[in-house]
Order: sequence, then C-alpha cells, then structure tokens
Amino acid sequence: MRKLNSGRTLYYGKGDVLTYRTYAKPLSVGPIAESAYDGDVNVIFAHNIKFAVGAETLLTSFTEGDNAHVVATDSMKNFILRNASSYEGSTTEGLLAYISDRFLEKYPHITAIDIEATRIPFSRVQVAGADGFEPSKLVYRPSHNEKAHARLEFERSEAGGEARIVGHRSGVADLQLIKVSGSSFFGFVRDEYTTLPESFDRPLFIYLNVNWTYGDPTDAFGGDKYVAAEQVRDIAHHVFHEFNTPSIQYLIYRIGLRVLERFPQLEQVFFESNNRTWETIVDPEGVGKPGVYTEPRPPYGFQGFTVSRDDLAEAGSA
Ligand SMILES: O=c1[nH]c(=O)c2[nH]c(=O)[nH]c2[nH]1
Repeated sequence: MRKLNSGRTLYYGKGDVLTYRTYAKPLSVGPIAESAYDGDVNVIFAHNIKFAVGAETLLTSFTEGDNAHVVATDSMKNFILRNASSYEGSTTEGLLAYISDRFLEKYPHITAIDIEATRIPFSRVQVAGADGFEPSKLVYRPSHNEKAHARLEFERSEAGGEARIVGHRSGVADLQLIKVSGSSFFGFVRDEYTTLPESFDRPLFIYLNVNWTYGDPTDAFGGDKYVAAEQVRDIAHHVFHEFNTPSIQYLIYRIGLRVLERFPQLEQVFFESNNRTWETIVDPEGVGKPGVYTEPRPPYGFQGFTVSRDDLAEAGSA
C-alpha cells in the first residue's frame, strides 16, 4: 500500500481469503511459438486473495478507537466472496479490478485499495473416453507447481471520486526448474575467498518468480492483449532448454528479452531467482553419464533483474 496524501502509511485488510469460484468464463489466448497453452476452461477459478484499504478518514480508528468508518475485515471477506459470483470475466487481474471497483462504489470514504491474489491451480484428471484418454470435465486435482499472481493498487483523490490504477503487476511465482546438462559457471573472480570450483557442465536448479507490467494496465483485465502466466512459464521453459547458459544472471536476461519480444503490450519484466543447484556427490564422467547429487546446503544465492523494452531494442532480437 502506498502512502496516503498526508504522507502517512495507514491500511488494514484481510489476507488468505480463499475464493473458490466455479464456472467462470473460459479464457482463450492467441498462440506463441514457445507454448501449447491456449487458455483455461476456468471451471475452477480459485484464488487466495489479500485485500487492504486506506483512507485519511480512518485515522481516528487508529488514534481514538473510533470505528465509525471501519468496514470490518470480516465484512471485506464476505464482500470478496459474494462479489466473486457476479464476475463475468476470465482473468485474475479482471477479478481483482472488479472487486475493487465494486468496493469503491459501495464505500465512498475508502480512497485506496491494494489487492493481490495467487491463483490456486487445479488440473483436470485424465479419464478413458470413447476416443482414448481425455480430460474429465468434472474431476480436478490441485497442482503444486507454479502459480499465477497479480496485484493491483487503486487510488482516488477524494471520497466517492474516480479511482485510478497507481500500481499493477502480473506474474508467475514459484517456478522450479532443473536442467541436467548444458549450464556452466566459470570465469568468476578468483581470490583468497574462492573455494567454488569452476563448472563447465552443472545440473542447474533454479527457483523463479517472474513479474510483468503492461504499457496499458487495463490490458491485464482480459481481451486480445492478455498475457497468461502459463505462456510466460512456457517461454521460461523454452529459453532454459534452448540456451547453454553461463549463469542464472544471463538466463533470466534471455527469458526477459523473449517475453518482451513475444508480447509488445508489456512494458517490462522483473525476475527474482534462486540458485538451488544440487550438491555433487559423485561427479559424472562426462555429459549424459550417471552422477549422484543431493540437496544443496544453505545458504542459497539469488538474483533480481528488470528487463525493459530498451534492453530489447539494444539486443535487436531475442
Ligand atoms: O549462476 C550463478 N550465478 C552466480 O552469481 C553464482 N555464484 C555462485 O556461487 N554460483 C553461481 N551461479
């Protein structure tokens, strides 16, 4: 939540609002070279939502215990759950914008909203059909892989006024990928503190959060320019597969360039990565030969990096 006009930080809200909406409008997205994903039936459109509000008029609730303007966080939870039923769109960002719009309409004294959600992914199980195995239309199972994430911030300058979007980002969180061969790490600073040997072919295990912003934030709500987290995930898969990478730093830069090349409607891509590379116990005798590894010991390395449209213009192409 941003500071209020007075310069004060003031907000309150509800977290872990688990919202299992069924039969939302199906999502359909255009194809890209790196992904077979073409949309979601959205039969289970489930989210973990975090919702916070701010307003100068709430100051006395903190300083004087005056609850006259306080919408109970329990009511916020009810508001989110009940209004999720009338959302007619098919995206996480659209749902968050819809809930925020309705809340601002209902409670004119609220001047700021910070809302975020992580999609709770479910996939369809395979069942035998007339023409072989097919996805069930009725039975789903939770998926414990990466998840889509979105956050929107709204503000208005006066009670009951028009709100504007003052912050937005979409993303995919907790992507975990291991590439067994085709990654190296050498040529780094060697001095009296260096114990890490150079590696010319390491099994690289990464954790990745990818976030992106649109040139026009309303493109995130749905429509032709919507970018699905699954497509960005698949670009990450593809680029990792494609490039022999000298470091995680270089890998995330290449993924960022490709995402911006595929989606001109995006303004920038931001990465947070972790190095979770396995510890080697038995070195393989060559590429494709058996090796034995175990979980790495703490601590772990991490990187943060923004890739912008200027980077893509400079690189020429991804
Ligand atoms: O991809 C990497 N980048 C680093 O900066 C680094 N540092 C390290 O110890 N291992 C790695 N791997």
